Amino acid sequence: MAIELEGLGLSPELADVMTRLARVGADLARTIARNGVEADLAAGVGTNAGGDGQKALDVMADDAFREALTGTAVAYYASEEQDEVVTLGEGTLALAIDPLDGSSNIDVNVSIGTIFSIFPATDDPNTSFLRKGSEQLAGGYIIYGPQCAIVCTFGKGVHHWVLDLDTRNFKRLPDIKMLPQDTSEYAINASNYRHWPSPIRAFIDDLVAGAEGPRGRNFNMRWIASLVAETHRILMRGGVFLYPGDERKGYARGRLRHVYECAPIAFLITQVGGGATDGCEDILSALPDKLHARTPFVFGCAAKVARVTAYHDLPGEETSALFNTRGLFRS
Ligand SMILES: O=P(O)(O)OC[C@H]1O[C@](O)(COP(=O)(O)O)[C@@H](O)[C@@H]1O
Ligand SMILES: [Mg+2]
Ligand SMILES: [Mg+2]
Repeated sequence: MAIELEGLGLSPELADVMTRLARVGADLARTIARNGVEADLAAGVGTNAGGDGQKALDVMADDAFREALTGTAVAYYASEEQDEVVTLGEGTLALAIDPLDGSSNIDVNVSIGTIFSIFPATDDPNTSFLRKGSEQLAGGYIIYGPQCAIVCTFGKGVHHWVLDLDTRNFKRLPDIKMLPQDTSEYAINASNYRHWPSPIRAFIDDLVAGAEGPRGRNFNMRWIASLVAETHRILMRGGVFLYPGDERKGYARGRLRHVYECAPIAFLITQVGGGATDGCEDILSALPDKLHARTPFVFGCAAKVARVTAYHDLPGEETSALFNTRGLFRS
């Protein structure tokens, strides 16, 4: 046993896949904890399909998951680190993965993770993944932080396990509760402010204006630059996350990948009453046009996500106005 799955009603195939993900996760947690002892896991080793630089740990994690899933029910393996879908065998499942999320944090000892999404396989490798996120069988992540934990949904709530380092077993904790509705934290990489579209700027301006602004209260900001870590915080205590499209070259659709980053996170968040959009439209209803497609991403507390959408519906003169002349959204 590597992870406690009793009572979840998983098919033997899915339970086997979860067990293998958990085993690799436990191995990676140990490898990460030993970074620098034998090897530098943040060393640059190449460039992936999306043009991002690959670190040693990106490649190591991809190899470990792909090997562990070969010969299982996973027929198709789609990874951030592989140009094309890899056919592993003849199984009934298709698994998309960001083997190592938050790579820029490997060398600074900050939480990083793995994100995974499981669909029923179709008879074509690509169409197995180019579909609505609402068709996922499972979506989740492994977080390598002060604790290593797995958080996953199979469509009936969000389950949570923590790695017991003594037994190397993921012990199941109580399911994650509904997201708190009224929290004051937001997460965005504010260094890109000047590149954002005006609705995002207006939304953030009104948060930054705090008690003196139209919202009439103070907010707090976090940016870890690890999507998994931001998701874990939001699941634990609420808030909202934004990675919008912006005007930098190559960032028209933001930075995050639809299939193996945003869709599984959206599946988790909506299971606890939260919202997940591209700023306007639901992520789980959207169809990615290619495996490595990017999408703007806004998720968290449903009311806050809806408010971001509402800013997109405002007339341009409202979102371009200074907050103290903007008439709407005073609370
Ligand atoms: O450095 P930026 O632009 O703030 O981007 C941070 C985002 O990029 C990511 O690191 C992208 O994921 P990878 O590390 O898997 O490429 C997210 O985890 C994070 O939310
Ligand atoms: Mg990532
Ligand atoms: Mg990655």
